[in-house]
Amino acid sequence: MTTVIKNGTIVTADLTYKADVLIEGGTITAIGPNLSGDKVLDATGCYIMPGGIDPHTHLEMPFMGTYSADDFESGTRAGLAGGTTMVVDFILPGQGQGLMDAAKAWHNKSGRAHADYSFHMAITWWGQQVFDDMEASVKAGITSFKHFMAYKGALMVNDDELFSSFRRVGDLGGLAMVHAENGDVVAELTAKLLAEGNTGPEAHAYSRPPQVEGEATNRAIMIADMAGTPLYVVHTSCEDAHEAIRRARQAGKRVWGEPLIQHLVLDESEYFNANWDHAARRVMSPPFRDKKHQDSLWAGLQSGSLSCVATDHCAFTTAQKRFGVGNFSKIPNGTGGLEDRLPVLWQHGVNTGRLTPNEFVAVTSTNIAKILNLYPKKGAVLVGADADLIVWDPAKEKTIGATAQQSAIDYNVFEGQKVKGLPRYTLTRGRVAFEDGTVHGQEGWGQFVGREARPAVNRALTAWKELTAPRPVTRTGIPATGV
Ligand SMILES: NC(=O)NCCC(=O)O
Ligand SMILES: [Zn+2]
Ligand SMILES: [Zn+2]
Repeated sequence: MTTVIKNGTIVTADLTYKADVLIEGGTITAIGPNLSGDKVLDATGCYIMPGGIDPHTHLEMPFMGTYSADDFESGTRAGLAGGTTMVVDFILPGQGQGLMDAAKAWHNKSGRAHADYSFHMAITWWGQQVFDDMEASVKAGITSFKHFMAYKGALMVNDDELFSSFRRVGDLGGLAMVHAENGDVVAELTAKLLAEGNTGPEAHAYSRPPQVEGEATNRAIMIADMAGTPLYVVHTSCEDAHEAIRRARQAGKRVWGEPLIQHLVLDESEYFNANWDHAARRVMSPPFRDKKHQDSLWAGLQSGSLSCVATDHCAFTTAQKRFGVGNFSKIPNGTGGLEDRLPVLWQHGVNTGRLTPNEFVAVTSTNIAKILNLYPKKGAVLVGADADLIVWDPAKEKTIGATAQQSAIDYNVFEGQKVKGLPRYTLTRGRVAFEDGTVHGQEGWGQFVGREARPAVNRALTAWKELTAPRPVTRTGIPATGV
């Protein structure tokens, strides 16, 4: 059976033009005028865009004594309702656990996904087994490796481990990733705040000031540079971190920064809400910042110094958040956003004139596909690409609310926000999985997408390192040692 999308305007990261799109067997087989197919989807007044790719999710993740509430079933269902057709989730090996053992567990969890997915591997400890398993991970299509510089005593790795792992990533042609916050300073500030009686959710923000992130981002960039690996900085939330990324990119380093939709539109005043639940539901790391930092993130997306918009979807129910009553450091860190990322970014980005529709596609899909080596299978409207597509209606409106959402949690951090610009249809490999407000999910439809390493970038960095490596100077006249 063939499907044709008719009467729409195709919007990609670099082109806007009128054409029909023909889909056969899950891929795009023709783009042009007057195409016909068995099933017709009308895109009058709409944009046909690549489906969103969320490069940063934590579905059913064991964390802070519990599991994040959205799993691959509800998480990918939520994504499809908001135009996201692929997620990239983090495999989190336990202390001493082999990377491929952990990968097996994640493959088991993802069996009910409604949409395609890929994985990043977290490096949560260091040893010969991890070193060896990293090669197996790359061979299994998991080529990006995340390092937590925060969460001391749990997920955090130290600088020597970071350097060793980054070198290994560089040699394997992989991509190094960091959660950049100085975990030692966060631990000190947390203990001090608690000792002084600052136990509420607002103290979470006090314990993680922008300097904590700026310092770690700069450190990670420098360590990556010495190790000869490209670096992707997740959830860049402030000017201090953005400044380090901007400077590195201007100096020719291969560094990418990823703001979250939450940091772009929600600010620190949320933590001063008199309602404990309201504030705790918004506890995440890094915390929400002030307007100055938000302006910096928007400018980064506009100028290209920041590359992708993600969610870091790691949703906990109110009951789970209440683990931290009386001690903010026990509130599970994380917020949701999978269903809302595209509509909220369109509302605050495109409708305000901060982003063009093409830039919107770039930061929600195409840039991500290119950085993660998924392009042009994903992130493209091209013949031969997977038909992961959105038919986007810029006139369609809704008010975001937890009662109508797909996510398993009982609130929404964007509650009450009015958005104009929503998917009319979302297609996953050609299957219409969302249509005019209704999800037509199919558990198990989603497939794992393995990724090839990108040795070219790493080889370029290695070649430069070799050319500029320290070498002893060959000397002609060496004086005799004096007596
Ligand atoms: N971001 C957050 O608060 N929770 C998810 C885990 C992480 O990415 O740090
Ligand atoms: Zn993180
Ligand atoms: Zn995360």
